[in-house]
Amino acid sequence: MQLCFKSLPSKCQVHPRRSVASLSVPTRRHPKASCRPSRGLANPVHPISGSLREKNVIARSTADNRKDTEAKTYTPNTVPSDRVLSIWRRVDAVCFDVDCTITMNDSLDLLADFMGVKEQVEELTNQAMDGSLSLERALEERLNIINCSPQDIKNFIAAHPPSSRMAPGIKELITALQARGVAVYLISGGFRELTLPVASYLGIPKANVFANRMNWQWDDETGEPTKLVGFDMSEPTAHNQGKPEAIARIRQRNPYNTVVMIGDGITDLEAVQITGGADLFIGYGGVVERPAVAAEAEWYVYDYKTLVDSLRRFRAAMIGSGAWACAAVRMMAQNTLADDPADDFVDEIKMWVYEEDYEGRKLTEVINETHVNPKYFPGFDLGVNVKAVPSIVEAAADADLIVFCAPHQFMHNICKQLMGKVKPGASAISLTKGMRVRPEGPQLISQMVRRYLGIDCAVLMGANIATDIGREQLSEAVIGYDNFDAAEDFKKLFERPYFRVSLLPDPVGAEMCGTLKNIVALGAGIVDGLGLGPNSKATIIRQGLVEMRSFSKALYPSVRDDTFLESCGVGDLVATCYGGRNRLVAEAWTKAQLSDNPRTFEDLEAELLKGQKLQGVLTSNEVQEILKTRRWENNFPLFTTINRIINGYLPPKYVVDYVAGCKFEVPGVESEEDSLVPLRRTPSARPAAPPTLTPVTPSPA
Ligand SMILES: NC(=O)C1=CN([C@@H]2O[C@H](COP(=O)(O)OP(=O)(O)OC[C@H]3O[C@@H](n4cnc5c(N)ncnc54)[C@H](O)[C@@H]3O)[C@@H](O)[C@H]2O)C=CC1
Ligand SMILES: O=C(CO)COP(=O)(O)O
Repeated sequence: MQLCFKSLPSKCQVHPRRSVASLSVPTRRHPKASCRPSRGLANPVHPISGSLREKNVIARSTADNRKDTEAKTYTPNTVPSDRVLSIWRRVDAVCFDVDCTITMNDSLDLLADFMGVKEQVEELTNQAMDGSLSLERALEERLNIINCSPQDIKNFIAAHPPSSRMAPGIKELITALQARGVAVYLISGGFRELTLPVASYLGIPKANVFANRMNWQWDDETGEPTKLVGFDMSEPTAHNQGKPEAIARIRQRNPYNTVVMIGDGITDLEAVQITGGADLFIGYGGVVERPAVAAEAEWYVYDYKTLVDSLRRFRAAMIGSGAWACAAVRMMAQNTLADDPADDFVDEIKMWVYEEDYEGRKLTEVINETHVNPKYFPGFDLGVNVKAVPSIVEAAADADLIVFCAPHQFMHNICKQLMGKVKPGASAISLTKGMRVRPEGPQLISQMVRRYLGIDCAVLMGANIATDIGREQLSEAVIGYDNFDAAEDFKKLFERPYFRVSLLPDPVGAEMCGTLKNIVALGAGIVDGLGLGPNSKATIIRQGLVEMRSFSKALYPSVRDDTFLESCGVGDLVATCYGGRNRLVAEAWTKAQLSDNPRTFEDLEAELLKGQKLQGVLTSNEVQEILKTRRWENNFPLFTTINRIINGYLPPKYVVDYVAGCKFEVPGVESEEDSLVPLRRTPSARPAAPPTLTPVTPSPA
């Protein structure tokens, strides 16, 4: 707080003898403020500085004061607007009024009390309040009365160490700010000698302290300061409007875009009222609450935790609650809860759960009670900070980072529900593996998110079998990105010691890999169902990789070759062909085909996956539509053969004879002109009669 008694308008002058109690109510001590009594203080609320503060408010702002006393009520802005929050979150430098960092009042008043001259200083203060003393004279006269020696100051600091009078949460706030590279300054209308110990305790460099300097008489013989003889008037804080002036100097010396002032007095509020000052004033009422300040502040807080929490830039949400969604949200929850210095994330993560009954109860209720999703990811604790919500809009609406991880067939409906319902600046990432085929062409899930929601969407793809990640076994993934900053944020959100994430500037290539490997995994399952060994499976994997790359590059020429050697390419292909659900169900389906009891994919999916979803069968049909439309079938013999096998047009053994398999024409299947209709949507059981296979005329690709 800076005293400012000069040029008082006559109508707001205060009678010098008027007691604090008789003043109208411009200050209120916040009930939560912790005030430790200290030596020399009978009353934990310092009487002198208490009165100074009140009178200062009156002296500085008659209009505000009148408003306070007449209206008696005021409404502080305790909820920041979007504008205020966005300034706060991108702040480069924060200037604190030193009074807001300590629970006791102005250190100079404490010092007067310590020196036993409390009443005289108070008397002088009252005279100043009459308007007969300027700010400079008031400070000077008070110093004359206090008349301390350097040793007195040392004794005073020893008696009132900064650690004993810190405002609650101030150290955490300053640590959080500095951890994210924000410069922190202290600006005081008091004296440097008293402010520096506070700065040192808070880890604020001396160069970042603006306060008045005491002038000392120096002993010629000892070379030591001996007697206080006044103070240096050249500091900005020695004059009216010293705080905006100090901020202007800070800005001149540093290339800060955004500077915020935090204070509790009218002189702090001035920081934003003068050109060249701060961009935002945040009022602090945790120690002393001044209605005139609270009424004017764009944001008024009563504790620093509010500011620490709101600094956390990102609230994450998970859209999906299947096996991979749960494994992924578990990692996210571990990260958001972790005590990282920058503390980028809000701890709580909302997870949208497609509501269903689980053993007579709502699945969301069970998850919130047990922190486990017993249907889709049994046996794994998701984290206390994961909140299951049945409303997709509620889950996504306040999120800055939205993670999509639902089976691809549901993604169109999900996007439609979220249109216009997500934060404009939010970023998304898709963990979904699959694509949509529309009459005008294919659409990747990330493209769908971008188109429907109007936000950036990266992808996370890799060899990521959910249960292994739940067991915290080493896995890798790539984030395919267009927007590097968002990709870095997502990397922080997902990366764990057992989950290595690298950034890849080929989002389309990564997503195509994740999508197409599910078709190849069906082929691997068929190989297993046929009882063939590793050599045959390796053949399918190799040919599958070749076709994945050719198909991706044929659709999207910018896709990079190297992408196929990443975790999203060969890594995911191997993992899924050995341990995935597509492989599992295709193996069972093949065995059933070869037995007397053929089964459908739907049937086996329901039985073996218990609600989890296969992606490969749908994807195979979707990709086949594209191959047919573009007359590319012969160029993709494995994809085509697998599609014919799973739709019952070829026996499973053709999986290893895919060149021949793709040359057979499927009878009764639509003409090429009608080719947007898939071969057959519902996979059949074993066909009644073996299909008649005739070679197709090779078509130009
Ligand atoms: N499970 C895994 O190991 C991995 C899966 N993925 C991919 O992640 C995506 C999501 O798979 P999972 O999380 O494993 O899910 P899942 O297959 O385990 O579970 C199915 C999910 O779909 C939901 N659901 C059912 N009907 C729905 C409807 N009408 N609308 C919306 N949702 C509905 C269920 O509630 C459940 O959450 C898929 O694209 C998959 O390929 C990727 C890597 C690993
Ligand atoms: O994508 C996966 C692993 O990365 C999981 O594949 P499945 O759906 O075949 O289990």
